[in-house]
Amino acid sequence: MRRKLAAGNWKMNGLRANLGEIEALIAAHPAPECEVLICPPYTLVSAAADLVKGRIAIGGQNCHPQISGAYTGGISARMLKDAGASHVILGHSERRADRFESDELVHAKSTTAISEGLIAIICVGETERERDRGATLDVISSQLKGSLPLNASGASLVIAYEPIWAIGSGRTPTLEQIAEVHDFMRAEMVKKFGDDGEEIRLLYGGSVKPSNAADIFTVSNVDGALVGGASLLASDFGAIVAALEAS
Ligand SMILES: O=C[C@H](O)COP(=O)(O)O
Repeated sequence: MRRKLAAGNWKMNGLRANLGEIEALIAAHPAPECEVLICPPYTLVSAAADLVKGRIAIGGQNCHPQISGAYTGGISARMLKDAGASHVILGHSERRADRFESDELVHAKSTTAISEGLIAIICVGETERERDRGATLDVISSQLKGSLPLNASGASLVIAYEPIWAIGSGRTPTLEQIAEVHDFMRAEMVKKFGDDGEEIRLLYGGSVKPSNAADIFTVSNVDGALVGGASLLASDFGAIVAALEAS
């Protein structure tokens, strides 16, 4: 049975003063039925982990493929784990685009992250042009093939489907379009990992808000959400957590 996951990606937002939002979220949802995860910027991971004391999960937004070494500015999976993180987002489209992060690099990072005991959340998704020319499933298939780690299990891997055109835009695919991709990803997971593929959680991400979350959570093979903007305020993210719990 897959435990649902509400994951918040703060991206490059958040100062120490914003840790109060995490406190408010926990106060409003002290014993959530679903797993709740906040991925703040690196600078807040340790403080957030100390604050939550295991009541919700804390994650990173990226890590280096190596464990340590002469990589100025790099943050390793081992460092994230040491700081109290349990998850790490990898291959977000904002990194694939801005940092030219390839499937091969996401594969290396996710393999290391899982070896270090983190849960890897691998992001995939098509551009609007790719959707318009009917290439969505081909793009997802190729990203999955290139990015998946060597060593995944149902417990250590999460896939987030984030259509690039839906991120931060206020636009979302239709429920049928989300279902098509999620059903496809489930089949791909089972093809690659056998029965374990049934345990891998599949998140939808891209303009998830309190107003559309409940509908999105009705879609088959949607096991939760990866939320950007609406995860910054406890009131908004709490409403999404509540919608997931009710689904
Ligand atoms: O990682 C989160 C996604 O990029 C979604 O961001 P958004 O909810 O602001 O559209």
